[in-house]
Amino acid sequence: EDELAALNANICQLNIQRRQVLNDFLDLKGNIRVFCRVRPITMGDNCYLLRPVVSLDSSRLALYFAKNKSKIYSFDKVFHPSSSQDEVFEEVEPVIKSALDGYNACIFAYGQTGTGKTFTMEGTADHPGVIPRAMEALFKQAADSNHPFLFSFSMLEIYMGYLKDLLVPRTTKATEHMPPCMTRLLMTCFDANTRRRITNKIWMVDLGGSERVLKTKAMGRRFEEGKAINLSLSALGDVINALHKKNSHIPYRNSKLTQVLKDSLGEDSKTLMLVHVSPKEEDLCETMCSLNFATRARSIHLGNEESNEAKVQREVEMNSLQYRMKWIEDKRQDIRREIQMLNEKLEDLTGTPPSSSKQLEVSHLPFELEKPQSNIETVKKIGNVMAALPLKLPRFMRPTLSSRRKFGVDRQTSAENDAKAVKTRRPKPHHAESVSLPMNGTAEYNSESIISRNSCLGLEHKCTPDNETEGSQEKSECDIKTVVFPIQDKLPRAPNGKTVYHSCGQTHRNRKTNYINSPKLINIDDWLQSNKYAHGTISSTHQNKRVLVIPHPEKNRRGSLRSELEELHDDKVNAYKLSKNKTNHDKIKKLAKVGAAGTSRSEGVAMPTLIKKFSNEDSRSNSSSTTYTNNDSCGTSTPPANCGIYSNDYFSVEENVRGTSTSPANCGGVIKEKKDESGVNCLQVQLIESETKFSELLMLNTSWTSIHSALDVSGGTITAVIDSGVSISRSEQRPTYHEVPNEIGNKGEDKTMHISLHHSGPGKLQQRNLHLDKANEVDIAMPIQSQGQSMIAGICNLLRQKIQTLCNCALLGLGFKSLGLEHDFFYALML
Ligand SMILES: Nc1ncnc2c1ncn2[C@@H]1O[C@H](COP(=O)(O)OP(=O)(O)OP(=O)(O)O)[C@@H](O)[C@H]1O
Repeated sequence: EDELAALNANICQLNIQRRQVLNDFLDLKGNIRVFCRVRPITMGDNCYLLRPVVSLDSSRLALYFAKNKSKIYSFDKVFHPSSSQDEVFEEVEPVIKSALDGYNACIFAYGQTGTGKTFTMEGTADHPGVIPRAMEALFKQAADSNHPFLFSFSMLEIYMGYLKDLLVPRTTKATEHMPPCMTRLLMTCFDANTRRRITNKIWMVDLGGSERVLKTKAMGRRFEEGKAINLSLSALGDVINALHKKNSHIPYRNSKLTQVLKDSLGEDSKTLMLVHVSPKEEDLCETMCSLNFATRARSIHLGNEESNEAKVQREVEMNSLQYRMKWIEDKRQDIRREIQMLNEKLEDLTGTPPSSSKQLEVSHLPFELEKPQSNIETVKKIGNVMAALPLKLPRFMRPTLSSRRKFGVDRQTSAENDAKAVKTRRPKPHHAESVSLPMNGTAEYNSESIISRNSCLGLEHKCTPDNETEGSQEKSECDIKTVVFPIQDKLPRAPNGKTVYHSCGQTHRNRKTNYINSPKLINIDDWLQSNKYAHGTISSTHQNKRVLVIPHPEKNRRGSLRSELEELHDDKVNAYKLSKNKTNHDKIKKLAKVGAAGTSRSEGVAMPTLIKKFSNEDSRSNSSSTTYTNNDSCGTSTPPANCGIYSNDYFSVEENVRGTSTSPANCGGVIKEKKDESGVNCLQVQLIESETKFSELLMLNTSWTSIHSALDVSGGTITAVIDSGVSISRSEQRPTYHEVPNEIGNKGEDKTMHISLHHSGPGKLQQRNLHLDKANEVDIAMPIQSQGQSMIAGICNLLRQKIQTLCNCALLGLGFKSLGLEHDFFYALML
């Protein structure tokens, strides 16, 4: 798993590098690049005529006008007639891929009618063009990433200055000129962690026949159509020109085409123009016009013609970048293979398929620049994506257009809350392998494309230029739906082998179903029990979290502390059960009286209440006690015959902090017989107290000859007084062994032990006196039991209060509702 994580981190780094290199490469190539493609001679063409258009090499094209008259055009790339679709796409691909790296891209096909624009952009079944290949490449790249994507697809046509949605079926009139056809691929990538949504788009535009209107001798409507197309092209040229000159005003609004392409034509966009020319002599004038237009666009990018030296230098750099890109690509492939192998290995070892997160590769997106995502986070993220979609939010809670633009994030308020709510019903991510676009007027169609119809205004909609441009485009961004979540989990396949697609609605429904089908109802008793067990002793003793454990000095303190805690917890549970059977109030009182009657020799023993099994004593009374410090090892003497009273005895503690109020802390503890490492019986005292300032560890040897006190106190002194005024003390952190006189040990038959612990810390003096009374053994267990009960009672009480509050809120809401307020109002109120 570590190796997997390292490989993923590697891939993340490589992706960052790849993006950087690609960007540098495109910068060198220029943000506006112009390619030229010459259509091959077809059967219908007069091939006996002299061909006026000849591609000289990969970047130059010669145009022959007449005998000895020619003109040479230079472009970034010239595709000669025999160039394949593969070759074309190879050059286009970097621009397409830059869209997944956070750039908008725009690919124009320009040229006279019949020169092969549609062939290049769409292609045929046998020779797919740029659009299908681009989609395939993008889907593949998205599937390789660990970010979910939403792909939206739309096709528009600009007819006589109006936008027309080509995905909306309508009766179309035959037109002389093919108007610009614009295909938009919109990619939204979600990063649920940062709640960021990055959207990039690629416009692939078939600009339509650019032939001169005069040549077609068109009249009336046809003339207008041709004119509109040429105006669009002219406006496009103006925009590119203004962008190049960095004018303060860019004339986007001069045509619908430039208005629509506004955010894909600019500094952070990659623009590619594919100019198409015919090889026929009769089209010479048109060819020249097209080439001149393309040259104009290219000259904008290049500015002054660069020197040969600069050109060579640029090409060298580009080659090196290309080499580097190839290296990165190969390396990525290698790492992905390694990841695959490791996953298989892991599967073999664990017997379970590795989680999808481990198979995922870090994507190519700019998110990585900020923070490479961990695999676990990735899985969470995928689940959060659907939550991030503003599916059912009231309108007023959705992020506004300006806020989305300004921050590039969804608003943190309502959307986040909604996301949190949906998180618990995380949907299974879906994978779609291609785009399903319903093309008829069915209900499904309406759900998928309704906004497309609203936003992309056809001729039927008499709309103003304002509302049919930016706003409508933004609107359509949200709502044209073609969903591809390129996650590892594939969609189920139908028996016929076809992928089963889910519409967004279905996904949402599925999500709901999942939620309903997996209720997480917890029995409150179970919860209380599990909570009690989960937190062990500490939680079951309420907030009394101090634990005093007295380990052997050579023992590993941490390990033993944990095991002691577990044992203590078990003991307490047993005690709780035991006392549940035994206890009644009268008996407790009786036993308490017995204890008071004389089993204790210490004044603090005769306590009327259970909680006073250990009494306070004035710390000053102990201040004169003898202090023993001896580094003798424990357990050297024989234990007294009767020391079984200390086995699993329970007691409670009162604590007195000098100078503060002396309200007893409702604490518990346990004394147990244990064997130390040398096999000697030891007495272990564990205290659970409310104080958390320091913990004390004390082990009493059952021989009563020595006491080891390993005190985890920073500074200060702790003095333990056992029985009749014999005290031991320990200061600093070094374990010290205290010898206790034998006569104390001889009192082993006594049923009372009295231990006083005094802690004089840097700031204050604390005293703690412990009394153990064997006679009241059962009673001594009670405080622990009552604590447990009181905790449960407390939690129940808290729950009851919460439920009451909820009921009150509901009643209040119903009251408001009867006033006729809107649903949205309550939503906001709840928030
Ligand atoms: N490079 C090419 N290789 C093979 N056939 C081509 C090529 N370019 C174009 N063609 C063929 O030429 C014909 C006209 O091409 P296409 O329809 O793509 O032109 P167009 O510029 O899109 O025309 P219009 O502007 O009218 O849409 C088609 O039959 C197409 O198959």
